[in-house]
Amino acid sequence: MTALEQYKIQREELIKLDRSLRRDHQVTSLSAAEAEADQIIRKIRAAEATSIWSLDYPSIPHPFPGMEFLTGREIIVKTKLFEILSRMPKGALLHAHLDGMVNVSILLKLALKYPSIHVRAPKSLTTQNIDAVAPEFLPLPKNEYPKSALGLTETSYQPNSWVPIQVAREQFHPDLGGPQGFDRWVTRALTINPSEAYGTHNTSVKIWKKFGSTFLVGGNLTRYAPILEDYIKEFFHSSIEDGISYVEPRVNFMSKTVIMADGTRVHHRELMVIYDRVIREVKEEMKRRGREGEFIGARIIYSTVRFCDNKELEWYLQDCIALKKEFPHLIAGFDLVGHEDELYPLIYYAETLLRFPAMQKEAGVEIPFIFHAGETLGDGTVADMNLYDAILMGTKRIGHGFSLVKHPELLKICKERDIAVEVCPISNEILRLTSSMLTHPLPILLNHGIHVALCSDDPSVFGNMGLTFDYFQVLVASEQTGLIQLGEMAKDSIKYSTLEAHLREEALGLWQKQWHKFLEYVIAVGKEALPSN
Ligand SMILES: O=c1[nH]cnc2c1ncn2[C@@H]1O[C@H](CO)[C@@H](O)[C@H]1O
Repeated sequence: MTALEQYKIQREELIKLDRSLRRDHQVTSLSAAEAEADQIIRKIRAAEATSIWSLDYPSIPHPFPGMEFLTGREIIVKTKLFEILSRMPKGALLHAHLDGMVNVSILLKLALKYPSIHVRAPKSLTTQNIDAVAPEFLPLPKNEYPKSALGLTETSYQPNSWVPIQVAREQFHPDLGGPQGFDRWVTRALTINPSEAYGTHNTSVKIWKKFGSTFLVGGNLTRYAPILEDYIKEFFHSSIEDGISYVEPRVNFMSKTVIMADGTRVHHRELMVIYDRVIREVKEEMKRRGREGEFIGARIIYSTVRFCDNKELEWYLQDCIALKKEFPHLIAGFDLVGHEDELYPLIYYAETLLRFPAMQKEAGVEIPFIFHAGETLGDGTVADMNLYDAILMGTKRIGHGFSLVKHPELLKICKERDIAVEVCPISNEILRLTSSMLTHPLPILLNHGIHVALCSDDPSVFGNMGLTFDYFQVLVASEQTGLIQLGEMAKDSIKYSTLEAHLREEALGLWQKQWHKFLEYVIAVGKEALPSN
């Protein structure tokens, strides 16, 4: 054996050892179909890296695979890879916020259906101020409808006076784009655009200001009971169409958050009632269409925001237990949400949170913590240190865990205690934790053998509806990650859901069937797209 041959053997061994913790390297029995489909995906990825990503586009002068999502999106949707991934069975969606789940144009259409929805602005809108002024929406009770209303763009518009939404839209001044200008104005307030993410709001703190404002603008629409019902339905259906068969979104609970048809505010128990009903309806509908295996169901991770004090948190914990007793099949866990860099850390709530297990025991219920932690660029900051508390308090999974890779001992614990990480690649990039997918820490987690579920977080705000975009960004930003690793993450999303063992098994069985069909499809596409294959 020559020195070079010997060296090559050593090299192979080292590579194998280094990759041995990855889940895709632990799959021992790859089926022929899996191996073939994986090769096809790799070939298409390589071909598109030159045929699509090395071109210059008028509006995107220097594209590359895994680039800033909001800039690259229009290229992504033209790729074969995207088309293929949109057909992939994704398993479960484990990290998402209900308030950010429905495409804003659909939300706007829903809002326009109800004459009770009114809109106002702090001043008359002009071409100069429109980008800096956000709309405020509110469903009004009939007796509070304004007698007459001037459009928001009239010079004599009374600041902060309510205008019926249809009137506001129809009377939007042609200089501001007419009705379509109104739609653009609302859309801008409910989404983050590339010039904000990559220009004017280029730090985590600045972009969170905009991010938070989108929920304030949308809140009175999404929490209006008649809209909420259609909103949840749309969320489930659009998830199903993207290959997601089960969802576990966080729902923000703050007392009296649901607005009834008559404009009165009620306790969020009403949301549970609506959610429960919609699950049943969607299941029945899928059954009627002969597609029942594609929707296993949905639960809710009870969440409140990290600006409440300990006394309020105590109330939320009690409230969560009460809802768990009434809707045991719906409440999946408990979490605290909001910008970790700026709001209270978990240690601030430790004394109260540590009482939660005893409270549950007394009530005879079980509600795991499923904490957001480490969604930060910090190193030793309170947000980064939330990871210690989340793990010490027994979190079932970690939401984001962006800074987890800085903690060797915590990585070890995640493996030992089987704590999966909910990774939201596009959210992290738009909220300025990483400049592109290429600098995202996901490969570090995968190479350490940590279980990961890919998630979309707030797709209505970021534009990454479904899970296909997140899978796409991950696939094109790594040479190692291929179809097998994507499949492992989809499986992990089911394994680390809060579904009970028998339901999990059932869900995995259904996923496996869909996966086989998907592999056949990929192979067929391969024959067409790569005839020399
Ligand atoms: O990525 C996230 N990390 C922490 N909190 C979030 C994230 N996305 C949304 N929210 C929070 O959830 C609520 C909307 O339901 C908002 O309060 C928002 O701050």
